Amino acid sequence: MAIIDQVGAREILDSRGNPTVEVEVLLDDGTLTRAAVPSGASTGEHEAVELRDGGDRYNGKGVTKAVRGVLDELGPAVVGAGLDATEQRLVDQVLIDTDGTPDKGRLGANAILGVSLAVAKAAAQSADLDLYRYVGGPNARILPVPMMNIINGGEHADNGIDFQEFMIAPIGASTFKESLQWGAEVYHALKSVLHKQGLNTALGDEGGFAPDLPGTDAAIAVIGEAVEKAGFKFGTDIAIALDAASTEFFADGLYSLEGKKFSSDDLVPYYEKLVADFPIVSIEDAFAEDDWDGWAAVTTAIGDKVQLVGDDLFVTNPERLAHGIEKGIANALLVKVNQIGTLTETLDAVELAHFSNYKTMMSHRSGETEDTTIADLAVAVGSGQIKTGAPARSERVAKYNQLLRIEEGLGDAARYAGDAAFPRFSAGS
Ligand SMILES: C=C(OP(=O)(O)O)C(=O)O
Ligand SMILES: [Mg+2]
Repeated sequence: MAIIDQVGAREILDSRGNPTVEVEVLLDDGTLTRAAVPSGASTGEHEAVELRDGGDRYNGKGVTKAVRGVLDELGPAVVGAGLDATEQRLVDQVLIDTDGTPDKGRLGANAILGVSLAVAKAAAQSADLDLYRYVGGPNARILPVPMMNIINGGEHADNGIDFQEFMIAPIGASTFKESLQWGAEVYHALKSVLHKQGLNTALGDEGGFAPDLPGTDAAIAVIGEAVEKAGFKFGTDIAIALDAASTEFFADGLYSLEGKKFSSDDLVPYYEKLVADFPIVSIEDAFAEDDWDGWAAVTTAIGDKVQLVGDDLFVTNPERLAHGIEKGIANALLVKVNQIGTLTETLDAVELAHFSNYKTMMSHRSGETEDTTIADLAVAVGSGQIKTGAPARSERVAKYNQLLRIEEGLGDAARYAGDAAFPRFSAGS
């Protein structure tokens, strides 16, 4: 048991060279921890507000205001409450109340999240527990399938691919360590396949390649070639997961995809064909964040064949998720801590998903730091899936490497989620 004694904050840089918030917490037993906050590019309209300065500093992207919010208001409020660091729910409530707005827009979800996560880390460290064990208890032992984003498009790259993320899911591996090795081998094979075809091997924001391919089919085909070149079976060893991030190519009621315009109704058969043609286990944001009817139609059409993940749709928000569950929309929740802004609200969203038979995928943001909290959270909540970019670039592999350490620490108790992580696996069908 240790009381929160001091809360500090500073501006640091994220993986895109943009400023972000880092918070430090000191407990009265001398425990000192820090947490850094990630930042999205294809952010959902309904996310909690990330406070940025505007003005000229860092092209208007500074976070001085958010840092000041921690130093002047959030920190003093938490310290003033005299709380033990293990009282995470009370700490998060103090943060929410101090901000006082429904979208955390006054002091910023980035400021609030930094404090929330740094307190959790401090409580774990003070109790001499790993973070995954502190948050998840004795049952935290499932290592997630790493969904490794090896071709980047959309807002995360300068190529012409509309879909944002083409991920490989090593569902056939037997341990996390093996899954990561397979992913790295495919990543390297993909580089040589692209090179041989005269395609660009420059990288996008999440460390995946950003070749100029005509569209989704071509991107999946080139990944299939790399999977086989690396000696794996496409579909059974390694399957595909996509993030269409379709809000980004939706305007005036139409989706602009691969040079054509699709109504919501037209887009459903597009996805039906994609799932029939390729070994796809998961599609995220197939429809735009407020296109509930499109979401309902695609869930009816293919929700029993493939995981359908809501990111911009649900924004890790228990209220939006509850609405989706009531309407039978999607079957999985993407979990991004900075979309909602506190650890306990994140845990509430995950709990609601699991109670409602929805799967969960823990997620990084496209702007990341060396902070590895989400790796521990994935194991803590038993989500069985994590996406944190390519198996390359330190801000991405920091999370995968932390999962290697967790698996090793768990020893015989560790379980790799494999294809059991997905609602109904139908790769290759
Ligand atoms: C990780 C993602 O991108 P961003 O962080 O840019 O929202 C995503 O859309 O799932
Ligand atoms: Mg997404």
